[in-house]
Amino acid sequence: MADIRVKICGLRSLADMDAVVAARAAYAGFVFFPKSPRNLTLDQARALVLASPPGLAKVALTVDADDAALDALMDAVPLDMLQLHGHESAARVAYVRARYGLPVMKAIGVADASDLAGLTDYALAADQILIDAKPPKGADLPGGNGLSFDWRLLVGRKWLRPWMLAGGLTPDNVADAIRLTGARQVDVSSGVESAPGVKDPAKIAAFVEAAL
Ligand SMILES: O=C(O)c1ccccc1N[C@@H]1O[C@H](COP(=O)(O)O)[C@@H](O)[C@H]1O
Repeated sequence: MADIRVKICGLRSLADMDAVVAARAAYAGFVFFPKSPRNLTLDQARALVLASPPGLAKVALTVDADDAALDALMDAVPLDMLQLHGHESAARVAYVRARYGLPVMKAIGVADASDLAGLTDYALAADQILIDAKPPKGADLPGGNGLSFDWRLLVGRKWLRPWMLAGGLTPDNVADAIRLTGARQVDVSSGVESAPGVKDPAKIAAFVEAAL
């Protein structure tokens, strides 16, 4: 069995958490972005995190959050990692990492090769890199749109940091994505839902099974 680590993002209920634990995913993601159908309050997230087993890494996804918002998040929710999914600069990533002492994963939206040009600066600032599809112009969400990109852009790339592949992954395509890109970690949100923001336990199980 290949040692692939799976992140299921956008959990909203104890049933979601149970499905993620049963499927043996490595990471559980919680979204803090009001425009998202997966958005959680701090109290909701705290309750979910406190109900989760210790071996599961709890990741908070924020979008261009300021210090006050991150301070409130850190005070309320015990976390293992921060996922910065906005337009944060490499300097901001390094600052957040130092301020909170938590591993930081920076998301990079990719549509073509030019989007990978600034990767080295981000890799030096972050603990992990998340490669996601770039959202369409005018999209409400910078991620979680169920869109993929041309995975061939990543073939043969040398990585300075651990990285995770995201964007339009599903139980049906994740094995191909892993084979083509060499990803050791994958992240999914829409692809394991029955409707926006509604996780499907059977799809979560099928996704992790296909990835492993
Ligand atoms: O899931 C969301 O609602 C979301 C909102 C804002 C930024 C990112 C979001 N999700 C992340 O997007 C990618 C890809 O998601 P999908 O599988 O294509 O739906 C993933 O990293 C999610 O963590």
